[in-house]
Amino acid sequence: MTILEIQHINKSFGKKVILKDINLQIESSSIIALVGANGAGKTTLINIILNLIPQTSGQIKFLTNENWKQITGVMMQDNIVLHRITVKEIISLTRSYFDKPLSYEELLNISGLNNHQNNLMTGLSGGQRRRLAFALALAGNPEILFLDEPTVGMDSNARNEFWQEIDRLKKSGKTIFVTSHYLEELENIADRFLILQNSTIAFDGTIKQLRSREGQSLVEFDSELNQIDFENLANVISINLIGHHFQIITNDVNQLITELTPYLKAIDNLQVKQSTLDTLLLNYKENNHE
Ligand SMILES: Nc1ncnc2c1ncn2[C@@H]1O[C@H](COP(=O)(O)OP(=O)(O)OP(=O)(O)O)[C@@H](O)[C@H]1O
Repeated sequence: MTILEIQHINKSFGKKVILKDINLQIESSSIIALVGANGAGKTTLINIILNLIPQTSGQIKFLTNENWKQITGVMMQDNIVLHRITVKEIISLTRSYFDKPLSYEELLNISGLNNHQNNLMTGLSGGQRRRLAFALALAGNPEILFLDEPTVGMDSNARNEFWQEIDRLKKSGKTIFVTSHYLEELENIADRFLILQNSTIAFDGTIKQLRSREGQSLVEFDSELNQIDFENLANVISINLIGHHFQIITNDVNQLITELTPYLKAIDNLQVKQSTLDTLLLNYKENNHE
């Protein structure tokens, strides 16, 4: 079922065009990952959807409820910290805005701040503020959640629990629209990937579709050789070199390994895996001359 329609959205700041004719249909019970370089316009698009800033033209339509504030939950990129307000007070206050909020206890459990109920918001760590922001986003038991860089500042346990909770929410019928630069986290969880590039949605599909378009496999190894030594091999789609660590995207692992045979003495730690969202996105930028 379609829950949200984004129709012909354009946005400019002054003369700078940020979004150009964005059209999307967002289906319920799915996790949609919006990815793109710094400054691509991800937060701008979310802000427009949520009516926080005006679009230059185009329309946003929430289809299941005209009172869209009752069905949306939002976790913005920056934590909002109110002075002289405790965890307990902000959870109670936020619940009071909604017709059918989750219970106080549920929200406190989601925030993981059971032992900090009477602490001031200003006394929370960055990771604790993030988890509180997540609980507040869920206060109204929303149908659709917007999460802008949700896991920044969370430790690995908190991240793990966070994504498990997101998966549970999806399975319970929620729609989750998320941006993150932690691509390996998104890769495991998102059903649909939107790549925002050059002001438009340059790719819209699954990770499987992205792999078949941009390269299926990733061959990694360490070598003192130069990038130029490998660049002209027939089965190389792209090469990324960090220090002495090579990452090569290919559609034909067997042929590439055959081509690498003459170099094997100068190669260590050879590994073959499925191409990752991270490496595909690097390649994507290069292909599109960004
Ligand atoms: N209020 C504003 N006035 C002028 N320019 C703005 C304003 N807000 C954002 N921009 C510009 O719009 C572009 C897109 O910004 P946006 O924050 O949407 O990018 P983003 O994809 O979310 O980036 P990041 O991954 O770094 O968070 C940037 O070039 C930014 O400088």
